[in-house]
Amino acid sequence: MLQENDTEMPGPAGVPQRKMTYFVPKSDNSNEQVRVPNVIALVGLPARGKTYISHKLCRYLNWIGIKTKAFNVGEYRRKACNLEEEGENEFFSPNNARGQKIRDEVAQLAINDMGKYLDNKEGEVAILDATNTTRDRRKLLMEFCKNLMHDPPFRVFFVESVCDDPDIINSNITEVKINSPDYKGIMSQEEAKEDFLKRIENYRMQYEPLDEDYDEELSYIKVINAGKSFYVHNVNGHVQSRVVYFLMNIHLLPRSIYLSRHGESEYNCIGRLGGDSPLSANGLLYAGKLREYFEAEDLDDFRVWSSQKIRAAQTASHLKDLAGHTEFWKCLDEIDAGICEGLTYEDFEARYPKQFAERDKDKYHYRYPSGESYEDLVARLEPVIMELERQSNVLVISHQAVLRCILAYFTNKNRDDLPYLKVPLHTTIKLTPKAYSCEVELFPFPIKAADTYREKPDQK
Ligand SMILES: COc1ccc(-n2cc(-c3ccccc3)c3c(=O)[nH]cnc32)cc1
Ligand SMILES: O=P(O)(O)OC[C@H]1O[C@](O)(CO)[C@@H](O)[C@@H]1O
Repeated sequence: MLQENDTEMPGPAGVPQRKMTYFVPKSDNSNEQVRVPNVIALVGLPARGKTYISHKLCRYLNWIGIKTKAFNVGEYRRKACNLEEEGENEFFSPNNARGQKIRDEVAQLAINDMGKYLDNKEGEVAILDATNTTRDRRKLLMEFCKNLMHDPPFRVFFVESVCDDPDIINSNITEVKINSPDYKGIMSQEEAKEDFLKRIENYRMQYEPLDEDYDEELSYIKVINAGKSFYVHNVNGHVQSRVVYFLMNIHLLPRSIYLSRHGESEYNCIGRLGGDSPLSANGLLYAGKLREYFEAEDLDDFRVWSSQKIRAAQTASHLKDLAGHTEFWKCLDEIDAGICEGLTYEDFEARYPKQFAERDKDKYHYRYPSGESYEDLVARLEPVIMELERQSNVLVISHQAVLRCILAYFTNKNRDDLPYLKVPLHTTIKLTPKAYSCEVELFPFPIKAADTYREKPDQK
């Protein structure tokens, strides 16, 4: 077994060098390459967006193919005790020995479950969604992760969210805290907000932020005021660098992302796959109506991204003076069907019955000969996802398979469901990110269009 083992590159004194990754033979000399399991541990007071970060990171890492699971200590605590009986915010007081004992126990339960998840190789990354606000708690976590009972021991990266912006904290409390299971049906929203503010003060009394001297040996990022600034220290390995990159590209500003396929094309009308055919008459009608829809949306900041296929570019051209500017991305082009380009599904099945059957068995991983798989699409779409995270209002004009991948990212769909998501022609999909989820609205336009959807055949 080979093990990833970062080693310090020699370089000029005082200038940290990019850590190189070497695979060194494992004890049993098997040649299987294993990634070191990673723990991403959140740090921060309540209402600092720790669960927000945990959800988004988990969704992003799973989508790019790094199996990840989040462990939320609050959920373990809710299973272990009834906060109403424990006195609500009093439960979190540093002077409450009973509360402290229960909180330590449930944290250990979550850490143990996280350890099993990684030791059993169920995934590569575990996210510990907890306050982790004291040096003792972080030390306990580090000792657990570095313990040689794990083979290999876990790499730990702390993500601390520091925030003193009252508007952000208030939006967090009103959006997610006062309706949390801790308060549902127990007290009014006003009382819940008051209680939660006391809970924050209880934590603040014991809070020891990550310190660049005391925590010199740790790997961590401090996210300040929801990404207004960052302090990054000791980034170690591939996963940690992807996490840092992602956190530096996301934002909280309200906006919507719109997805639409091109208008119906000549190939759609005859059921042919791929190609580069122009819009049909109905497809042109849709492009005009799409323009009217966005005139009515009246967005002050609005961009259009299109694939470089003729049918998409024709659709985008109807919005050109409406949008700030239109960008044409090759990586938004439809899945390359390789030897099946230009065929109908019937032709495909008749000419290549084995390939056709293969595709239905595992549509996500199936790669067309001389073509692509959905997995290939996800890899080529990662830069689009990252740029969508950075942007404000964007309309993406693309294709059935590509938009399935993008939709799956924002709605956290797994790779079995992704290739069968419904993205019909002449339908605009509006995505509006919320705290821990994404609102999806479908706007089908009353213009006739071919149905290009192929059902998942019942697996015999
Ligand atoms: C750039 O990475 C981010 C890190 C954290 C955030 N965030 C998200 C929330 C948040 C706000 C409302 C509802 C849910 C989470 C929040 C916060 O209440 N306090 C500090 N930060 C926060 C955003 C981007
Ligand atoms: O993965 P599926 O379901 O075959 O859908 C992808 C197909 O959809 C289309 O965009 C329209 O039929 C084809 O060009 C493409 O090959």
